[in-house]
Amino acid sequence: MTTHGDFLLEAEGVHAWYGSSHVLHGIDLRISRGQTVGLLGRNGMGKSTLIRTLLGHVPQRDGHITFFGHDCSRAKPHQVARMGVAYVPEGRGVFPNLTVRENLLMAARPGRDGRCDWPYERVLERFPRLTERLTNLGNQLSGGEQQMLSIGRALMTHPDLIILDEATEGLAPLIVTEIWNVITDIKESGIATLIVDRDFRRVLSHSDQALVLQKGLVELAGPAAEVAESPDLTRLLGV
Ligand SMILES: Nc1ncnc2c1ncn2[C@@H]1O[C@H](COP(=O)(O)OP(=O)(O)OP(=O)(O)O)[C@@H](O)[C@H]1O
Repeated sequence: MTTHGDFLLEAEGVHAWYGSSHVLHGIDLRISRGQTVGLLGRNGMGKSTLIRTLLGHVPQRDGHITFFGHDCSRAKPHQVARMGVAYVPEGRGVFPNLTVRENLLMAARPGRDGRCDWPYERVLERFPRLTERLTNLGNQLSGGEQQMLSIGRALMTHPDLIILDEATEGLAPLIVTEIWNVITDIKESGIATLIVDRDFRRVLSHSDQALVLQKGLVELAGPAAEVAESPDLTRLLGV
């Protein structure tokens, strides 16, 4: 596989299985530095599996995956994380028995090139609600606060790429809007994002590139504005 220096992530011919169930059938995906990529598709089409495969969480996989030109096709999740990839999982992944402060501080580490542009103070400034809740435990937070904390934790690892899987799921409209504002800020600070969200219009309006999965294959891909205009989009999303 040829690697091009400007790509942060290159995935080519990615397959994944759960036992005998073949879920991804050869997916290609490239993400450049600072780019926002939207990943769309109906329920069960393989979005979370693709993310989990890229992150090294699905052991039965095949294909080529590189981060910054380093082969991560067989990498373990902690090795992928060290490449500068942060994951905000569906269900949020905050530590329920640690305080907000502890959750944030234990995530903190400088970026791959020593970058430290999202220190604790800046994260608290961006999420004032967390500042008010610093001594509360993770499990005492509302869903929206947990989501902010999860994104705050991701920022404190100074990643080059943040992967957000259903970050707005089940949250009130005002909080959802706030999360999208945060996503805009993340993009403006030069961090690439891969976003899965049910609100395909918002995904497309926030993304540079988009791809739509259908049964573990990429059925539609390109600049988000073109994907948004595609006559196939509503059929593929079942809307
Ligand atoms: N841990 C697992 N074990 C077995 N099969 C799984 C597992 N996780 C997902 N699947 C199956 O893999 C297929 C793809 O699921 P996946 O969760 O990747 O889809 P998705 O596009 O993210 O959909 P959703 O929005 O519902 O999460 C589905 O048929 C699902 O039932």
